[in-house]
Amino acid sequence: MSSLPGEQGSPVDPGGSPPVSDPSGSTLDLTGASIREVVDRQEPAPSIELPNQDADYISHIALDIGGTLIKLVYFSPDPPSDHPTRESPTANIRAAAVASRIAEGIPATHQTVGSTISRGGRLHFVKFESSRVEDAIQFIEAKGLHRCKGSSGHMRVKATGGGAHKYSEIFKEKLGVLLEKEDEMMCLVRGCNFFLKAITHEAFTFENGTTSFVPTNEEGDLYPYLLVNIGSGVSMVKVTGENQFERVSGSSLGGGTFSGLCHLLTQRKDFDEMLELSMQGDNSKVDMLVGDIYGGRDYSNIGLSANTIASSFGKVISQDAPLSDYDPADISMALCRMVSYNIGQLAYLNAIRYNIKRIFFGGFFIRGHPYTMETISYAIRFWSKGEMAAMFLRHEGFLGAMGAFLKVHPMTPPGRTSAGAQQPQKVRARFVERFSMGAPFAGGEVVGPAISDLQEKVSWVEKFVAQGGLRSASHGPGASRAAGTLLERALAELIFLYEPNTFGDVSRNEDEWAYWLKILEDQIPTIGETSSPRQVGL
Ligand SMILES: Nc1ncnc2c1ncn2[C@@H]1O[C@H](COP(=O)(O)OP(=O)(O)O)[C@@H](O)[C@H]1O
Ligand SMILES: CC(C)(COP(=O)(O)O)[C@@H](O)C(=O)NCCC(=O)O
Repeated sequence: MSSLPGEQGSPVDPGGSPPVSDPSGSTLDLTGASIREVVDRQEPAPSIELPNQDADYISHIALDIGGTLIKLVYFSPDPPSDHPTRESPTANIRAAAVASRIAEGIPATHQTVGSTISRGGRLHFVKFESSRVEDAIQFIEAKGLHRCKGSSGHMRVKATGGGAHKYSEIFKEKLGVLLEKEDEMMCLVRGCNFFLKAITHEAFTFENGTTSFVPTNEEGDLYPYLLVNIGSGVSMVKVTGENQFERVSGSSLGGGTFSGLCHLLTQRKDFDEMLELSMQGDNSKVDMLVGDIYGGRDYSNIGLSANTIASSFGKVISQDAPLSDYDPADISMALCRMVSYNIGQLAYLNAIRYNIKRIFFGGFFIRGHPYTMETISYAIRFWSKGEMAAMFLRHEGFLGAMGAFLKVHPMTPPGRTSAGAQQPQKVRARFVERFSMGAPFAGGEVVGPAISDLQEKVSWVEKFVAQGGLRSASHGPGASRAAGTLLERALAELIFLYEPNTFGDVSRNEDEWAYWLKILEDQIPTIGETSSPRQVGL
């Protein structure tokens, strides 16, 4: 891990390259950049802080309008006071541009000010339902994102996915924006390469509840790989270089299949609710397992254990019961396993077919869901006889949108040749992680599910209280802290009670200990202050 939780505010630039001044404005300045974990439900992927980014150069947005979801990437400049401003070499040109924008009523946050240029801001990743395209339009309008460029005519926005074609007229009519259509596969690959190269901890494996980050930013090691994008449907793309790829396969059994069938069978409409439901389910109530067929035994000759799924939903026919007799949670889990396993298997077969060793899974279907990732990982491990591991991406759903965003500004300092052509793209700097919660780590590994938003933090604490609160902190990894404050003892107990492997070596690391204590203090002041030993069972 490149940064400890306690190291917030001390960004480093492992790439080490200085910022490059580029008057043409075609640079995405990654120097000193860092990524944050999700803090907002509306932002399903970590935002990216770009402290040195010239806000004026990057005032554009990009869209990926898929069969189910609209993904939007946009940059929000920091308020001027957050970052010192620097003299700009092209200040007078900008000043003129700003003057004309002010005349057009462009929001002040997008302006360069006087003879200085505002730096610093954040890349955001948000999503909307494609069937509610007006939500996306309203969001863009409310934030004034369609006016950032301040052009007097129609603003042009890079857009990919089928909806870039389907909804082009609506965007023009309602926002006065022209969608510039970019090829979906090309954007997927471009965005994926960007995340893999720029973010140290973008790719990870997830097996047996353990997340292990996989370094991907050493160029020599990255290609070839298979990108399996699980959106509404599934695309499998062989990637052999920066812009070299071939879509080698696909499947109509994808995220839309899961959502559609789950809706029909459980009446749930909300995707997150479907996933939540699956966590409480038992798929063996509907799936026929090898053990059901083999009298509880493994079929070891062909490597199948008794609890391997022999036939998804295969048990239902002999039960001859109405749908209302089934627990929606069991159905949801069986569906999740069925779709995920099938995709994992297809991915493996394609990797073999093209002699590829690395498989990355993207697309919003994955949604960081542990069962989905476990199932895909199992399929890849099983079929590859342990030789391969599935890899997942933290910006899983935003590959295409990021790729479209990068069509405006490449990821590199352009460094034009004398002929004006751009040099081959490579990443100048890498992002530093700033985990503020979730993604706890031990020995270079992040273990257990990441706790990613405020709701989860709160329920984390509630879970602690529900489990009896403080008992005695004389056991578990935090035992040595037993003599500390009530909150310290709470933390020691919490580490013990709640998925011990999630917290790893917390009690052995002072910074981490202080960090988690601070989180606890911030999140539960009332519990900390009002809990008497009797109330919490001491
Ligand atoms: N909030 C959500 N609403 C609907 N579907 C979601 C949501 N989150 C994840 N999904 C899943 O993600 C799939 C869409 O993934 P995505 O990569 O956005 O594909 P597309 O580009 O086809 O819209 C859906 O079919 C569903 O399985
Ligand atoms: C047509 C699509 C590329 C559209 O992308 P999506 O909106 O699903 O992300 C995708 O749904 C797909 O690859 N479907 C599978 C088609 C097939 O190869 O059978």
